[in-house]
Amino acid sequence: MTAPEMVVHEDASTLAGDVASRLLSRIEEAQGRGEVPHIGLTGGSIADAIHREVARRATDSSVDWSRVVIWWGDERFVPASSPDRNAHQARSALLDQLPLSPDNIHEVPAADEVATAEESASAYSATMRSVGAGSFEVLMLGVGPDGHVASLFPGHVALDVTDQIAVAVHDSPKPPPDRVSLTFEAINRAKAVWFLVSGGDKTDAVAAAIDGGDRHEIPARGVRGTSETVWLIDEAAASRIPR
Ligand SMILES: O=C(O)C(O)[C@@H](O)[C@H](O)[C@H](O)COP(=O)(O)O
Repeated sequence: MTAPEMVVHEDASTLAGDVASRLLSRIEEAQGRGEVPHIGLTGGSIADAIHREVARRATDSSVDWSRVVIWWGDERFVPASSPDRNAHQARSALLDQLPLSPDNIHEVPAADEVATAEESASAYSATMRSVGAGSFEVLMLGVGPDGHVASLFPGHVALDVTDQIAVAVHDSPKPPPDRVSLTFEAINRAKAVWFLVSGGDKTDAVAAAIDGGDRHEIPARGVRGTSETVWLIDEAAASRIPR
């Protein structure tokens, strides 16, 4: 377990630019070592800004996009064509602009592809096992004002699921109510975990997560990358952090 680092940017747009540049460098370095990096994407508004920024800078990088594998930390259990899907958002802002191999994009099965969120979670887990996606090079996670990460919400039963890679989530306080999320066990196998946080409504969650304590109250407390854990946040979200 690594001690979390904190990187504070002036605003959401400089934050998005820095995360994009870190992501491209990290992928280039992994490919330079002969590896095929697996990247975990997140949903949410700052993620969308970051995806656009990565797309804008992608052609200037030396990343070989045919050797990058894409996953999601969580997904909303809605039909495949729904704009509410995290995958839909990431495809339109980023993935559709890149020469990725379609076989290397692993979406969480949608509500018109499988019958239940449970089935979706188990199919997604099976794909991760079959591809041997043990450890993401980078897993990006947005953080909610209640301290949730992926679709692991405070006090939710999914927080205690330890024997699965992905879990079905119902009654999510953030709509839509049905979701699929990686478990803490799967999240914490990532080499780098990057929390992406922007905005004044996140100050309490960020301060509480950094303070430590029970992950049932603030799920972000339960997350650590094996090589690094970095809070990439803006001034508005950092206003209660002693610096
Ligand atoms: O499906 C989702 O919505 C998520 O993956 C969720 O965990 C999100 O990342 C956070 O709620 C932060 O979202 P914002 O950046 O929009 O606040």
